Formats: sequence, structure tokens, C-alpha cells
Amino acid sequence: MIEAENLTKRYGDKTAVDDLSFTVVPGRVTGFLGPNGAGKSTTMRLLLGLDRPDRGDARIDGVHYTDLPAPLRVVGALLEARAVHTGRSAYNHLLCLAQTQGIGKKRVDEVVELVGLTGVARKRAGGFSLGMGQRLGIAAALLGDPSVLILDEPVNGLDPEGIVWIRTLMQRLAAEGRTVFVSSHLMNEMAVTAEHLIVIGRGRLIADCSTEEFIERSTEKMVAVRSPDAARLAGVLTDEGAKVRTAEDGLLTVTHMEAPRVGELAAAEGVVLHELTPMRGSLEAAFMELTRESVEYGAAGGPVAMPVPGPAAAPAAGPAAGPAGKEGPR
Ligand SMILES: Nc1ncnc2c1ncn2[C@@H]1O[C@H](COP(=O)(O)OP(=O)(O)OP(=O)(O)O)[C@@H](O)[C@H]1O
Repeated sequence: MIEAENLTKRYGDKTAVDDLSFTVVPGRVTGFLGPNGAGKSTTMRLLLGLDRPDRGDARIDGVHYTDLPAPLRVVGALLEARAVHTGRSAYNHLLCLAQTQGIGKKRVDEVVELVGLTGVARKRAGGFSLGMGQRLGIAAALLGDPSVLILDEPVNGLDPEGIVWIRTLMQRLAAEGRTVFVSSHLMNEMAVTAEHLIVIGRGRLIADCSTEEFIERSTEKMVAVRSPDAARLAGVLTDEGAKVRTAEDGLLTVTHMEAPRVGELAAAEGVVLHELTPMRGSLEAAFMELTRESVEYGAAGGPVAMPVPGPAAAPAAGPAAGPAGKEGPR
């Protein structure tokens, strides 16, 4: 378990982490989200004793990181600044790390295999690609078979196969009863990986809830409906209180009315439907809505996130675009 209690960290005038309290429990993947500069990396460094808080407390399984006698056996960490500037082979890099904590050679072999680096383990780690470096960093984090994992942007630099691999690995590690705390900028990836979210903006807590609840709370439900008689249908739905917009020729997006009611009204009026799709907000849309006030380095106007087809609030894989993909959920 990870506990942050009133964590505060200032750099000069800048408050990077501001009175932040949360708990990350074992058994599920917890995503750590926030716009650029929100304080995610700083928080992770505070948890790992790499920076000292000005106020507050960070504990891993009830203990300050710096008081852990064999930290690698309790916490595995992958931080954003993870380049391995080493002339050593990947294998020797891991072996050296293992030896500092009394971890045997057998475990080094195991993690090399686990992260898929067997073929290149004897190669110089300094020459690794970003993706291979990520795998090596994850191998290092797993060396001590830790009960807690803190991963800062683990998906960075991984190809699609690598992304699925790390997702599956994180979910498996969580299912084994470990605490998995992971930051990422890839919203669609987080939507399918993390069961729970901690969202911060300008160093402060914005949300601490399930991924489902986060999406539900911050996005509007919408129905996409396609008909050869869209104009007439639009009139019928509007008369019954729906808000209707024409997304493209023959395709309407409907809010303030659920899909079954749209279907019933269409049937009652004898309007043919070619499509009736309940849309849900994407995690991306929810994130942008909730963090709008906290974006430090955003472009004026900002991008618009797309809704995705599917049952309301259920996280789904794939690109965040649906039939009504020309407009945001608002
Ligand atoms: N060592 C430092 N000295 C001065 N300011 C810092 C330092 N580390 C972080 N900051 C500032 O603190 C704020 C939080 O930074 P941090 O890197 O924790 O954010 P982040 O959420 O991880 O951002 P990103 O998503 O861009 O990686 C930023 O404004 C950053 O410029």
C-alpha cells in the first residue's frame, strides 16, 4: 500500500505538489493522471525518498522509503528519467543491482526472460532503443519481486505489442495482490489498464475514484442515430425534449434522451433507422473536462476529445472516435 498524507513540495516560488493526500491499495492497477507539470513525477520522487517534502508524509507499506532495509524487495520503481548510460550489458547491469540487495542470479535470469530481453541481455545496455531501455527498466523494477510498483510513464517508447505486454503484466501483477501505481499520458491506454484513478492538477488532488466513475461523472451521454429520414426524425426527437445536432448528412447526435427512447419514437413515427448507438464519453474527454482549469501548458482553445461507442462509462479499447467523431461530448 502507498500512502501520501498532505504531501507538499515547493521549488522556489513554485508549489509542485500541494497538500496532496491519497492511498493506493493493492490488488488493482491505479492510474496517476494529470496535465503536463501537474506534479506526478515529483509525487513519485517523494514516494521514493528521492526528494524531501516540505510538508506531509509518504509511506510504503507503512514505512518511509528511506527506512526500508531492502527497498528493491518492497518497491520496484521505473522513473521517467530512466536512460541507462552504461557500457555494461543489460544482464550485468541487472546483476549489479541485484547484488546490492542480496538478490540471486536466478532472479536476474527470470526477470530478463519476463521482460523479453533474453536475446539481447548480453548487449551493451547503453546502446538500447527507448523500448528496450523501458523493458530493462521494468526488469530492474521487478528484480526484488516487490509488493509495490511505482511506474512513471512505463508505456513510453514501447511499440503496440510492447504496450499490450506492459498492460497485461501490470494487470497480472495487480491480480497477484501487488500495489501497482502507474502514470501515463495515453488516456485510451489508461482507460483499459487502470481500474482506479488518482488525478491531479497543479499539484492538487482533482479526483480519486474508479475509472468508470471518473468518465461517468465528467462526460455527457450521447446517442448517435443514422436515418435516411434524419431531418424528420430530428424534429420528432426535439419535440420530445431531446437536443439534436446534425453531425453529417443522415447522422444525428442526440443528448438529453436515451437510446431506447430514440428507437421507440422513431418506430412510432415509422422512421427507418440505419444505426442507433449509445455513446459514452472517453477517458480523454473526461480528463480534459476535469483538468481544464489546471492545465499549465495548454494551447488556447485546446483540442477536443471524441466520444466513443459503447455502454455508458465502460472503459473500452481502441481509438477515441465514433460515428459522431466530428464533435466533442459537450
Ligand atoms: N527540480 C525542480 N526544480 C524546479 N522546478 C521543478 C523541479 N521539478 C519539478 N519542477 C516543477 O514542478 C512542477 C511539477 O513537475 P513534475 O515534473 O512533477 O510534473 P509532471 O506532472 O510529472 O509533468 P509531466 O507530465 O510533464 O512529466 C512543474 O512546474 C515543474 O516545472
